[in-house]
Amino acid sequence: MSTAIVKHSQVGLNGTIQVPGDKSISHRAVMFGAIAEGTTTVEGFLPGEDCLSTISCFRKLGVSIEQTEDKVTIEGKGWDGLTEPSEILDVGNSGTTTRLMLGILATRPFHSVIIGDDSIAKRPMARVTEPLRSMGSDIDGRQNGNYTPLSIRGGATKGIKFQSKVASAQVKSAILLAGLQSEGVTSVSEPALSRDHTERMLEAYGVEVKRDGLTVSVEGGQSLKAQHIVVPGDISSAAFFLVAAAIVPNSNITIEGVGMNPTRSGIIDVLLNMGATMTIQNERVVGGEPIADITISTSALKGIEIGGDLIPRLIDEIPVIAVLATQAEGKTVIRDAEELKVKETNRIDTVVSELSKLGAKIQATDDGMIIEGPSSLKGTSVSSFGDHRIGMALAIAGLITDGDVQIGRSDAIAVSYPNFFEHIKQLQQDK
Ligand SMILES: O=C(O)C1=C[C@@H](OP(=O)(O)O)[C@@H](O)[C@H](O)C1
Ligand SMILES: C=C(OP(=O)(O)O)C(=O)O
Repeated sequence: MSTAIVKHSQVGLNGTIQVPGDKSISHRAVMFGAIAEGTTTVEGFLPGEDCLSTISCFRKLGVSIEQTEDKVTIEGKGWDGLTEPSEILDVGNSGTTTRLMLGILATRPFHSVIIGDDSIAKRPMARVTEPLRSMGSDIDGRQNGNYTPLSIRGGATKGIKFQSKVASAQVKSAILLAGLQSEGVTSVSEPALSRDHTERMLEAYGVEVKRDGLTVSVEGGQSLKAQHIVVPGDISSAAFFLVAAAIVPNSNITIEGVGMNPTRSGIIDVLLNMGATMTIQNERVVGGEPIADITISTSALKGIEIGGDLIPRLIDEIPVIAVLATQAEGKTVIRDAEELKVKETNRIDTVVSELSKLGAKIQATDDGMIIEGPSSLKGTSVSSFGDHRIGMALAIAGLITDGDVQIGRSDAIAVSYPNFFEHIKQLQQDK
């Protein structure tokens, strides 16, 4: 198991980087290409472990996929091009692969089995398997289909009207994907708007998607047409460096080509509300997704309240927002974020325990956390607990600690940001 040592940054972070491709969009580009008719090409693909798991699963489902770094070519043969796998489908650490693939397999007339790593085995799947069963799919698994290993025998399914209890793009996407091959109309309503990459990309692949406030519906019997997909930079990866530049003295960085989809850009709202010195330039649209270049420098920050509809717009950024809040004047309260408990780790517990070890004044609540700042942090041994976002949040904290931070299980970072440490080094060298 790997341990990374992060040293207090003796210099400010300076220069320009492009973060790797968006993880959510990379997964979808491959999956939708696999069920589309024709050759789909993807550029800007994230070659992180999660998205490589998606490629590996769809290869086992009989789809020919070539991948070299950020370029992918998928030979789609339509929905019926997927064939019964002779091997178990291993999703690794990826919740997105598990839930979206369940939605696709729910309507395929064959048997398949999904497993993942120890973290996936603890993540709730009933939120997807129950509605898919109610559409007519035969799905079972540990604890009545709530946990992996899961076994799926897809078949003739009927559209449903589903009211989701959680604002989850994985739930919404799984049901809509099943709906595309089910009888009649399928609609999903959610309590707050979750990321809408599925809706946008299905439209790009030629599918008719109806949106009405918090409800999305699709008509059954729709096929997808192959596309060329350009993946924007991942704002969830950019978030680590936006925070780093805001808290490391003498910093001024630019991150180019960052995805600015409004369902994902909550981190920008938080930085601006906290008082960060930040500009957004060169706003443009690439492949149906808005992107921009963001420049940010060392900032005087103040604590704020974060909750409600903002939470789904920044759910994966909360570990690094907690680091940011340790350097803000006053109290930051994060609420309505119970979903953090069912991510790669219980992110309320792991953020609070590991940042406390570094000397942060942070306390867990039932639905989030409260952080008092500013506090001076000190280096010690911590762990990612196998959670990529926890590992990276701790590494960013390490840039300002007095003394080194040793991060156990740092290899997890490759799940979403394989060149994370190279980017830290690059920004420390640029003048
Ligand atoms: O659909 C997606 O690509 C994702 C949706 C979110 O999960 P939920 O749908 O569980 O909220 C997010 O946390 C995850 O990193 C990626
Ligand atoms: C929660 C995450 O991903 P997934 O659900 O795909 O494992 C994440 O990337 O923070």
